[in-house]
Amino acid sequence: MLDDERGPLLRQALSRLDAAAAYLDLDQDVAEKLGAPRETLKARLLIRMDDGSRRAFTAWRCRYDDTRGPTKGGIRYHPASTMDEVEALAFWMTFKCAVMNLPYGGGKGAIRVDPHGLSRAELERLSRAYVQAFAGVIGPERDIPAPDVYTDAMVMGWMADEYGSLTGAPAPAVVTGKPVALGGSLGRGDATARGGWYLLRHLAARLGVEDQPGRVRRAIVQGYGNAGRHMARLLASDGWTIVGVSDSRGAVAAPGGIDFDALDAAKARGGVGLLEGPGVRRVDPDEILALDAELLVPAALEEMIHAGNVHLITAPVVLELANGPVTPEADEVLTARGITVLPDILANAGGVTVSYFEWVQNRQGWYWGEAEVHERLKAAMEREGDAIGDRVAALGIDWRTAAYVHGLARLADAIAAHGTQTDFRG
Ligand SMILES: NC(=O)C1=CN([C@@H]2O[C@H](COP(=O)(O)OP(=O)(O)OC[C@H]3O[C@@H](n4cnc5c(N)ncnc54)[C@H](O)[C@@H]3O)[C@@H](O)[C@H]2O)C=CC1
Ligand SMILES: O=C(O)CCC(=O)C(=O)O
Repeated sequence: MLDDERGPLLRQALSRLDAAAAYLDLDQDVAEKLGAPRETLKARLLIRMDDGSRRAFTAWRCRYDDTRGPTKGGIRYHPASTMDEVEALAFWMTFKCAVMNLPYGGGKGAIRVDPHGLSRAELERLSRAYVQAFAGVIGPERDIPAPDVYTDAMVMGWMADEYGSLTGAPAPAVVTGKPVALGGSLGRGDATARGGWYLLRHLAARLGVEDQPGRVRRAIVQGYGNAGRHMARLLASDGWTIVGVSDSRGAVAAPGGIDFDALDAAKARGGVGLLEGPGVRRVDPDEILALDAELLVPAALEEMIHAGNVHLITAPVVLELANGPVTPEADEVLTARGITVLPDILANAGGVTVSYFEWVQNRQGWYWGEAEVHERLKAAMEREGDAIGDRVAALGIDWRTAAYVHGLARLADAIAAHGTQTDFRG
């Protein structure tokens, strides 16, 4: 095993695998295969800027494991991205796809860039350059990118178009999360949040947060981007009061609830911290964690809840829409305090599940209505939520460990089914 090459975030992520392995009788092959990524490619993307200069950006694509199918996972554009982060995110994708029983392995990609500093034309050139650099790796049967932090349908559309130009034929199934006009699926835009919302509604009674006459249910959303924004609105549509939100530039507390149109306008002007209104006050980002609430939804980046701020949390339920938002140290504190954490590899799996639906529709050339997408997503979230809940009850363990046991059992079956005489492919 190439353990000396694994970074701290991936090592931390792998500690969840070790915890789950204790509940399964696993062949040594499994730990060997899942203990490090299959391949991580790095490229230097050199693009022409609008002013005529040239600028280089570092980019990666990791295919962590493809035992269960082509690797699948988003591409992130972020100034702090690293190879370690990409590999940890690809590891989480491997488990997320197994948890949801999708016929995929796990992958992830990133470009180290602040996309807010680029013009639209520069962003398009950079996105097309990414596909040119990794065209030998990605493909509808091999590795299928999707959106992640600071990438969206427009970026996915450029990438699918570039891949089609390079291969000489349109290949919409190479990328998911595309604009609907280019073969994207209805319902992909809010799928990450909607999946988490369906899960929460299904488990609400068990978690003690069901709707009851006269009961106030309050939620905090950390990270008001694609996942967080849709979640805030879905929760509000169900009677929840959103009492705190944050983004990369600020945070606000609003004990009486939030006017979403005003919030979107504030975000467009420069961040949610600019929101004004009755009872609304600007606070430090960590302060929203301490607000009285029944639900906390981390929907920003990894490691946002750590040993230094976990003590602030009062909410009895944490639903992870972000990947890896809680460090293992903080997770232990939450579990010891009896706080239920619905883990990322289940709670935010709605995005990749609808990405799978998009890929299926692209390959069939037969498109579904939005209601059908929602119905299938709801069924998938409830099915795997129940299966993991059964493991929680049977083994007396927390939801995260149960989710890893659930995914690992499927991965171990697939690894065993591949036989023992394979070579590089493992
Ligand atoms: N887009 C997708 O399909 C999926 C996304 N995720 C995860 O959800 C999380 C959010 O992703 P998206 O909503 O897609 O990204 P996005 O780019 O739409 O939004 C990210 C949001 O996080 C905020 N943010 C960044 N740093 C922050 C900080 N220090 N404090 C508070 N807020 C901060 C940004 O201002 C932005 O509002 C990430 O962890 C991502 O990996 C998970 C599953 C699927
Ligand atoms: O939709 C996908 O394929 C992957 C989304 C993603 O990157 C994630 O779930 O973290």
